[in-house]
Amino acid sequence: MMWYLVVAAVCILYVYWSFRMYPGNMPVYPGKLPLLGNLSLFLGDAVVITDPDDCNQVLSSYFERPGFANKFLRPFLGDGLLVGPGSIWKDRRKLISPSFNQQVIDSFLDIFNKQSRRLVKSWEEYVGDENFDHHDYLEKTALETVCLTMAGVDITQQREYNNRCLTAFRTLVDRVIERAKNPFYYTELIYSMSALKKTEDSNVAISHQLTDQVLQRKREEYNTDQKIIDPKSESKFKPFLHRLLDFSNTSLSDKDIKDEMNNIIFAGSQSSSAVVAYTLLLLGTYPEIQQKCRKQILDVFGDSDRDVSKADLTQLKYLDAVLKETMRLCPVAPFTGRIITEDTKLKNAVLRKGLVCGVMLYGVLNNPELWGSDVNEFVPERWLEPNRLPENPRAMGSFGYGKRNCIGKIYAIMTMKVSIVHILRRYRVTGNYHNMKLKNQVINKPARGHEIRIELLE
Ligand code: HEM
Repeated sequence: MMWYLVVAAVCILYVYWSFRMYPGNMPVYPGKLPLLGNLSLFLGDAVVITDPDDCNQVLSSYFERPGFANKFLRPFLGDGLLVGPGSIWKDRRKLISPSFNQQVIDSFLDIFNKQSRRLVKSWEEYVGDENFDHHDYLEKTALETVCLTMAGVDITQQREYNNRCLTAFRTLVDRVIERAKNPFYYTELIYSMSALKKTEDSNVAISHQLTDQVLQRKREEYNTDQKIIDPKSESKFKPFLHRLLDFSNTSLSDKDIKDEMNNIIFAGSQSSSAVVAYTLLLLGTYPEIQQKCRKQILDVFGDSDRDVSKADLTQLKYLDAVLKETMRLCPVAPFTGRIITEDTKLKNAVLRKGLVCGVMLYGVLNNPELWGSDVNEFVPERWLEPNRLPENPRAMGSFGYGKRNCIGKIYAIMTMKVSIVHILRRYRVTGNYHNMKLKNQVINKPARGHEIRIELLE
């Protein structure tokens, strides 16, 4: 009798959870048990996938990002590219894409060089010293660079204020994670009365003030420069904010422009700066790899301290491999996700409509079946020898897949390479990657700075 009751209870629970968790039908997996089905599904209302073809299929078919982070980041990021709903995202992405075209990014090379020189100079005081938090400097520089390039606005003279903004970003993302951990705060009413909400409001205000300032300065220039507003003389390949302003009062409201600017300032300041920080730490841990990088830089530049040109970048193949390997071993964006809006057949499972699908980029990039037994080691050489790379090119997914992949990919690669060339031409770096502690703040960030030591090269 007892067993009948247990089985009946399990069946009722199963049906209850099926409906509660999935607005559509339950996903179908191989190995389903009679009555009990896939017990693992009791653990949550999402599935996580790591097969590169499945990841590509899901990310190429669906455009709605799910999750708490998305919802809770809205007061900060509005309906901008990073978190906006699929319906708004589609037209916006189309409108914004030309601003991330290679031709536009190439025109930023001068700024990338200048900013890298400023960064290298600011580190002089640490030469021969103890460890210092290089990530902090990289983030500050990235914030200035993104405003200079994407908006054409120079904020380099207001360092203290910029630092407050970066602290505000950190606090906001911490708050999102804290809110996600407390189900009471899922209800807007309860959350609106909490101390957490007050912190959110004050930090959103700080970060939006920066955007307002940038927008105001750009608008003044835009409205007075007749050359800029003559649409016939201009192609669509313009820097980000310039292009957005071309559409103000037609397809984009002031709020739309502000949302997009907030998103690009946030994404542009947080992502590539973290990758450069990991790269330096890895190069500091593996001096022989650092030396190989430097040798290639010497081959290209000799003793010259000249700016990095477009042609130089194509020659720096080893540095390119180092960056790719860093992004594989230590992805700054370890996962993304989509809401499944149609039943979808994957290799070994069917995802039912309504399901939340987590796409674990980390899993793809660190799967020993794809990358081999040295998957946990830092081996830039694998990117230079095609037979050492996974047969499936989709295994290389650091920037995501499909139409909603990273729009800033070309920008990121160029800015990271330029800054590393300038740093390695001037300093020898030491550090210990194995001491690094990360925390996930939507993207992976250092838990307490990434510390390196630097010495001046002879
Ligand atoms: C190495 C640095 C970077 C990495 C590894 C990276 C990675 C990613 C990933 C994995 C996504 C999500 C893709 C998806 O959901 O399918 C993404 C989206 C995005 N990234 Fe990046 N990113 C980097 C740098 C940048 C930079 C420098 C910018 C801006 C200047 C940027 C702007 C964005 C934006 C706006 C989105 C949302 C795109 C959309 O939804 O249409 N990223 N990035």
